[in-house]
Amino acid sequence: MTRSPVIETEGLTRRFGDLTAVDDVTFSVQEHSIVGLLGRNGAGKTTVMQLLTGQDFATSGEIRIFGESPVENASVLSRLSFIKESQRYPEDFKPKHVFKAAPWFFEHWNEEFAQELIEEFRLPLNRRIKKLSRGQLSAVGVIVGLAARAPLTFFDEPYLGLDAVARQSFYDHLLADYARHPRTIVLSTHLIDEVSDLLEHVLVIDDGRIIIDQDAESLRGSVTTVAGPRHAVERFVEHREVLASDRLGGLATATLEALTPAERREAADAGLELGGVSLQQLIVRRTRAHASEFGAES
Ligand SMILES: Nc1ncnc2c1ncn2[C@@H]1O[C@H](COP(=O)(O)OP(=O)(O)OP(=O)(O)O)[C@@H](O)[C@H]1O
Repeated sequence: MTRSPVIETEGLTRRFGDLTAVDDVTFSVQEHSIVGLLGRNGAGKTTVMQLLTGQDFATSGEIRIFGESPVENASVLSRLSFIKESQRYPEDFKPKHVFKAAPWFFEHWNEEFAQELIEEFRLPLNRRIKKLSRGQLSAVGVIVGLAARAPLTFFDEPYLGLDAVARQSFYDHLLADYARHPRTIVLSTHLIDEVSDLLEHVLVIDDGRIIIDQDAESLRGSVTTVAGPRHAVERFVEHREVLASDRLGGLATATLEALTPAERREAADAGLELGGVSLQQLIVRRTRAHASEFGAES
């Protein structure tokens, strides 16, 4: 099945005075996929989402959402939802008002699903939004984002206030509803391991630049760890590039670029155990490598 791009950017740049928050970014996102927009604090994730949703203006570069510019474009904007923690609501608004208004903005809004989520997140509908706890406020956003079933949904760390149980519930609903109603979902987070199983594609932004743009499966398979007796590990890695290594007493582990089947057999014959690396570890390593390359390690 060929999928068409829902998001396309070319040389996208956003400067705030001297600071280049988004620096010459080119990427595309295919329809019907869940994409992680990952990166450290201040990397540029929110700015990218603001630009893609027409809430901010690029200094230079191109953006096409469903093939068109999102800026003041009602036909594009009606097909997307952008859920962020800093969402402002009118004074005196209660959750029930938010859910009553939602169908006016989202043509695919599903009331039944919204009600199911309201119950699950135990959201008090009649309390003023200003008085909600942080988790309850996050739940309002999460429910809107899911029940809107917008063809293109952005979640900008909307679940920061949710506890672990509620977050898991969000991930479960997201995945189940996505399977029934495929759409394009961009999820920004720093809780990489938590969302790792949801993601089909990974975009990592660092210092305003995209440093990884890869499908999650191939990214996961791009490195291997070998573990075992120290001398055996050292012998195996002797003529190979080691991305990371660790020693504990007589044991050692080393992280290497993905091994070929023959190399995997060689490692097994040498008594070494082969393993993977979590997406989070992998991204942390690549981000560090990128930072030192540009002399900006912190
Ligand atoms: N309106 C603005 N004026 C000046 N600088 C800004 C503005 N908005 C963002 N920035 C700066 O741009 C950079 C990118 O910010 P952005 O909010 O996009 O990062 P982020 O990846 O979403 O971070 P976090 O994970 O901490 O939310 C930061 O250095 C931030 O301070």
